[in-house]
Amino acid sequence: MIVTIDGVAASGKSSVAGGVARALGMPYVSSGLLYRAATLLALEAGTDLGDAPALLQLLERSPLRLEPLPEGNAVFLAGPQGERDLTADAHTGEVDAGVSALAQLPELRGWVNARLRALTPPFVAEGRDMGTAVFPGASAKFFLTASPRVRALRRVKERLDDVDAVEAALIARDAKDRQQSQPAADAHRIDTSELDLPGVIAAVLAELERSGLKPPRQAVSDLS
Ligand SMILES: Nc1ncnc2c1ncn2[C@@H]1O[C@H](COP(=O)(O)OP(=O)(O)O)[C@@H](O)[C@H]1O
Ligand SMILES: Nc1ccn([C@H]2C[C@H](O)[C@@H](COP(=O)(O)OP(=O)(O)O)O2)c(=O)n1
Repeated sequence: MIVTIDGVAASGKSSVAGGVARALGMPYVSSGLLYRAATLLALEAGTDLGDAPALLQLLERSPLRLEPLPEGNAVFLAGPQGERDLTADAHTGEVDAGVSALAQLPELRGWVNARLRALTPPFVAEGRDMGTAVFPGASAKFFLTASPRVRALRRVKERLDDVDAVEAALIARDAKDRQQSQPAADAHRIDTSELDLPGVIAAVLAELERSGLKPPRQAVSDLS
């Protein structure tokens, strides 16, 4: 079984995917983390974020490993001194500002998608186009939204920052990512603006139960 959770930036995709995956007893995979890791490597190497051949060459000599740890996905780069955990460095303002340029390139989308399609189900996959381009035959699909203000307020709680600036950056990134961020026609859309995290996870699990993909059990308070 594959469950897809797509949505706009900071709509709660990874937190919700994590809670849903825990309840289902399966891992979740963050496609955005692969785009972020590729962007980080390019920024560090001084590679043009629009130069697909150079980016693919860089990725060929940079073995990345995505690991679905219980506390969230992590991405590691193998090197002569052992592995380097790129996860924190992949979530900076610099990577936020650059990632959409790289994610526009069909060659780079192919690179990410090949890695995701090589994974063995069951899993929950989260991103922008998991339910459309990557796993169109998924068992269940969800698409999360929330107002830009709500998303910005959530993000500043994680990374101390100015809420107006974060909101403007989220709106700008949504616009740059619009092409690959269209909900699948058969996705269940959830506006999370007025819901807390357990509430969103419960809504997803309720839908999975309705469609017979999950046996009913477990209190929602155990899932956040
Ligand atoms: N429904 C919600 N209510 C309150 N906070 C939420 C909700 N969904 C997510 N969050 C918080 O918002 C932040 C961004 O969520 P995250 O899962 O990282 O989003 P995304 O993967 O879409 O970028 C996190 O700090 C998360 O705990
Ligand atoms: N399936 C995906 C996942 C992410 N992306 C791109 C678009 C996003 O701006 C970046 C980062 O994605 P990520 O899901 O980590 O970003 P947010 O947590 O939503 O802010 O990658 C994409 O184009 N397709």
